Amino acid sequence: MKALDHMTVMLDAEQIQQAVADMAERINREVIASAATDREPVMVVVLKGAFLFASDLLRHLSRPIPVVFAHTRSQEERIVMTVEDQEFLRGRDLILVDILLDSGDSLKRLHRWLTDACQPASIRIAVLLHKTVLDPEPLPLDFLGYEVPDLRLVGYGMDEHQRFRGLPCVYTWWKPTPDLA
Ligand SMILES: O=P(O)(O)OC[C@H]1O[C@H](OP(=O)(O)OP(=O)(O)O)[C@H](O)[C@@H]1O
Ligand code: HPA
Repeated sequence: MKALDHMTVMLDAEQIQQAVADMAERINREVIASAATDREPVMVVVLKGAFLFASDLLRHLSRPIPVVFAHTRSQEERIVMTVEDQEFLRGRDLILVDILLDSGDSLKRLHRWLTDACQPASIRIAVLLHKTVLDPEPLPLDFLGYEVPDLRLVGYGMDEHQRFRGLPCVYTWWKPTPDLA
């Protein structure tokens, strides 16, 4: 049986694109409209998962703001960002964009690291999906698309063993996850 036969759509492309457009409209109104022309906010995209979400979001923004990339993984301490980008973020207003908040470990680690290493003026967080998991110290989310149940998700940037990131919908497994390793 093919992997796709194990999957069911949790959010279709239309639901995703509507949430992206709604979020962009709020960011335009609450962040971009009040930013000085010589101090545009900067989008920090969390790789790999946020690459599709961030590129869709950017195309709805009223100004083509600068973008930098940070790579981290939920199970790892390591954060990768070029030294030039770290310098570029100093004193800037950041919009930290990720596709999913699950345990919250990745974004908390990145938020701490950005604060210490880059000393930005401010950090706002934009996340498309938030798994409703119990977290005694939740990160405050400034912009959120959907609350989703605590199920393994793939598609729209999210993977299972590096597969399925390019799917335009968000899927979950309705049969046990097949062995993809
Ligand atoms: O809240 P958490 O439990 O930390 O999980 C959320 C993170 O997990 C995913 O990335 P992943 O670690 O799978 O790396 P990837 O994006 O490179 O696949 C996702 O893109 C988030 O960044
Ligand atoms: O549900 C998920 N899907 C893909 N990657 C993830 N990283 C944390 N949770 C998930």
